[in-house]
Amino acid sequence: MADLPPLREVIARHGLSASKALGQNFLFDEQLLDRIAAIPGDLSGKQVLEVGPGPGGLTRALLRSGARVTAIEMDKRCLPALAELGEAFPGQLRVIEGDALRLDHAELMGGEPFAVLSNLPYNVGTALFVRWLGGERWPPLWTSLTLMFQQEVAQRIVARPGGSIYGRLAVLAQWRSDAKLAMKVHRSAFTPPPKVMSAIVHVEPGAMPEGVSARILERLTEAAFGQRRKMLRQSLKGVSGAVEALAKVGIDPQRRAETVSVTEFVELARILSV
Ligand SMILES: C[S@@+](CC[C@H](N)C(=O)[O-])C[C@H]1O[C@@H](n2cnc3c(N)ncnc32)[C@H](O)[C@@H]1O
Repeated sequence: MADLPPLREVIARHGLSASKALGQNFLFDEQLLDRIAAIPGDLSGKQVLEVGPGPGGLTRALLRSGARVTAIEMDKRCLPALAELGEAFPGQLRVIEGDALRLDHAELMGGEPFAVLSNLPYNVGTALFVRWLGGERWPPLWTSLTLMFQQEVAQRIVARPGGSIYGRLAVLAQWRSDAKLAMKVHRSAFTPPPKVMSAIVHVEPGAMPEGVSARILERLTEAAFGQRRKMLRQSLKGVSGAVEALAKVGIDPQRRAETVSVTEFVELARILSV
């Protein structure tokens, strides 16, 4: 196994001061990084997509586990440190310089299945998460998503109906996937420490409910939670046929979106998908 210099030394040698604009909060604790890399299970010989490797803390844990890593990083300053890491694990690391939001990940991974691991700034992470979970293609090419979020966002992703944190993200993450809170990460684990606590969410694709269009389900949740304080008979007015479909599924039109279970959203979407 390659003998690597401590991450703090790598950062100092390459002058990688954390950039606020790029949402950089680095992890240096190698034991913690190994535990994160182990969340998806055995990655030996598997393809992994890592978004935002930065100086390469999680990347080295993934390489140690035997994964074949494709890492997308938009901060040019990190590239020499990542190149060194690639030399320490010959043939295992491919670094792509660019914005992950602008790249076609399936194409990048050559159409082969891949696990996704990432510690990203909040806005980029949520945008990618919604993209990975959306679309009509199911099962997707990714085999699992293991992603760091602010703890509050992670809780919204795994939320159950009945509370104010249950919303669009929960339905999107749960209607054809299994989403779990895998690990809480204290803010002090990061350099510099962010203001809030973090947590890692692990998602695996589940069965696609038959006869349901993803586009319609997304449209329904957008309308229902876009006006979450209103009754469904009001908030769903803009979705053709949705108010009529409520009765067919046995949902009281006076209910509000946060009381509607994921299964009920799926039933509604099924009626509208024919
Ligand atoms: C929170 S840091 C994490 C760095 C490292 N993975 C770690 O855990 O220590 C996020 C990284 O994502 C990169 N990044 C931010 N937005 C990105 C984007 N749209 N595409 C690719 N990388 C991005 C940043 O430059 C930074 O290196």
